[in-house]
Amino acid sequence: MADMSELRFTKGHGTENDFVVVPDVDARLDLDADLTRRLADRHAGVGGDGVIRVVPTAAAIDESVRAMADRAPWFMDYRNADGSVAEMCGNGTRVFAAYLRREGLETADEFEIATRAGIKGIRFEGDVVATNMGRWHLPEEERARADGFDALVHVVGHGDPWSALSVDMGNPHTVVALPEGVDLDGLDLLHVPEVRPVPPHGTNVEFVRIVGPAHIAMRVHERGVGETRSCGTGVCAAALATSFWAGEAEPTQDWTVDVPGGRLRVRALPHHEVELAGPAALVADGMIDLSSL
Ligand SMILES: N[C@@H](CCC[C@H](N)C(=O)O)C(=O)O
Repeated sequence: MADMSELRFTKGHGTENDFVVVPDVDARLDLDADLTRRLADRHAGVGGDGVIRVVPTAAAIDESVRAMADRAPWFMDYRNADGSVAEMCGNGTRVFAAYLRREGLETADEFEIATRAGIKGIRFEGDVVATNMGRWHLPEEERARADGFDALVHVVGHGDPWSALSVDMGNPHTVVALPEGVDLDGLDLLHVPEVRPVPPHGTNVEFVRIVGPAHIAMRVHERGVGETRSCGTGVCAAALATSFWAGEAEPTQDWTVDVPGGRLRVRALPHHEVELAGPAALVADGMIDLSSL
């Protein structure tokens, strides 16, 4: 890392999934796991579910990311609060896009950003930001088509594990349809839900309750964080899984997903892609003395 004693940051959130945004327009910052954990620490740092580094795509370390630079000049370098690197963050894309526009780094209503899970299209609709999250798939498609499920999830305090479906949104998700009689609000998500078979790279776990037609409520335990108040990729996975269980290969209508931190819209797009839409808020700006972290 270049010798930096101070770091500028912006605090933002999307449906209360909150992030520390750190601009690194000169690509000088070595955002390692330790610095990420210290920034995201809610007691000794700024605090957040994740840290987003704003860096020119052309300066990214991974060749596969640099290859997107022609279309998407800015790379969302996303890390979870525990310091682990994640491929994608749906709520993060909106906060990242709002930051790019506020700083004049992007000026149009529509533009593209680079993520580890590929290019994502951004569209501003007034206060709402819509992200084309790209293609999704069911990693165990054959099994899912035969049984509807491919995994089991056990949560502390509940005897039997629940059936679940794996959904790949660029990052891994395991979606549980809560059985009748289980209270979504009563789940203990302080402990990591146990998923079988054990996902090789870990997983985010979503718990879903149907509220009405094309309308669900969800809680999530995020890989690398714990329970969060929202997860954009998780919201898409939950809507896609629920419509799959209802017998639809692709959702035919918009889904409304309620999370503890607000409400998001999920829309199927052509070519097996999916769009996530919702708010993005930039709530504070500041300077961190790195020696005090
Ligand atoms: N909150 C994010 C997802 C962040 C990454 C996730 N914890 C993972 O490790 O895959 C979202 O809004 O999608």
